[in-house]
Amino acid sequence: MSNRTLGVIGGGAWGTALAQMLASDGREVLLWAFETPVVEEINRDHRNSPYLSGIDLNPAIRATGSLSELAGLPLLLVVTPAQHMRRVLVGLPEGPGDLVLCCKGIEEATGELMVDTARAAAPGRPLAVLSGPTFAHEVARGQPTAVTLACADEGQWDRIAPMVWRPAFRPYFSTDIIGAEIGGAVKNVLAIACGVVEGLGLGQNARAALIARGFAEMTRFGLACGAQAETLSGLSGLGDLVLTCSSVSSRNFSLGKALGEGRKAADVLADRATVAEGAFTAPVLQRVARARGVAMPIVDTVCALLAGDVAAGDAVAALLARPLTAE
Ligand SMILES: NC(=O)C1=CN([C@@H]2O[C@H](COP(=O)(O)OP(=O)(O)OC[C@H]3O[C@@H](n4cnc5c(N)ncnc54)[C@H](O)[C@@H]3O)[C@@H](O)[C@H]2O)C=CC1
Ligand SMILES: O=C(CO)COP(=O)(O)O
Repeated sequence: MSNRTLGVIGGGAWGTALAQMLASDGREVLLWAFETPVVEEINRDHRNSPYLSGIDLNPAIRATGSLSELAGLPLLLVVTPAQHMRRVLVGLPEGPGDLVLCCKGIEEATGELMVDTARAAAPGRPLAVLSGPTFAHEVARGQPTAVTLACADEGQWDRIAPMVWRPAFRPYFSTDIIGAEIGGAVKNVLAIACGVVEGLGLGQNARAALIARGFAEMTRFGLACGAQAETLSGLSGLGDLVLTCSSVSSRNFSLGKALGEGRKAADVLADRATVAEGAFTAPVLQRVARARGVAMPIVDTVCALLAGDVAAGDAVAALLARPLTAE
């Protein structure tokens, strides 16, 4: 391991794709994965077939199952599912390196954004957030995208941005950590709603209307939590919302599509090893929004659908029948 080695915590699709992106300029990357067979396959075959199939990984990526190996690295991208992040970070030894949070969600048990959970789980570590329109397979293939890299201050940006900027991966500076987190968490819930519209065959007008009204919900909630409007209309908010609400490549969108086709959420999720974060975020988002007095009717509808309280067609009819209001 050289002093240029970068670390990634989480060997799912996104952690592996980020490791591939980081390694593209010849850097060594140390990737922590939860499952031993994933560690072994990456080191032996340079593949991660359970989570990122069909991608030949850069041999400069080395996997490990031991968090202690990551202790001294200058930069660690944190890419676990949101609900597992606290437990994983508690196991990370102390160290000076920046933690860049790349998971998208709200912790169910506490209602906390990832940055608050990480502050408690890994005290003293400088924290930043990386979020934007980034399907893992596209990034792993080197297809271009841009992301919000929200940092505590310009000094942190100056430290981190050169380590993650690649020709096909372009970070934009922000200091709005809350806004960057809220965009990524809320868009997953809205993507489920857009998938339902697709599953019911309601057409592209309906989907565009839902994206726009969903963005209004994201903005109301974000502003109530202290986010900045420009962040919500940027890459980590609207940018990711448009991506995830438009493609069955999204696990959240495809979950919603299955709900629209009449399947039960529990059955769809039981068939998957991969995470659809919106299913975990929806109920806690609803709870936090209600506590703050923020109306989120689309999020409420997704919660009712996930709980099996209402049929998809009835849920859409109820949304359309709400009293008329100003835009
Ligand atoms: N896949 C994508 O395109 C993108 C994903 N993200 C976010 O990245 C985060 C991670 O998602 P993916 O990499 O897609 O995961 P994934 O759905 O590909 O894989 C699931 C991950 O969960 C891990 N896991 C399962 N049980 C665990 C446990 N008890 N403790 C720790 N880890 C456990 C598995 O090892 C695996 O890494 C999520 O918050 C997701 O929203 C963000 C941007 C893009
Ligand atoms: O966050 C993502 C793209 O930016 C991935 O979305 P899904 O988790 O819905 O697949």
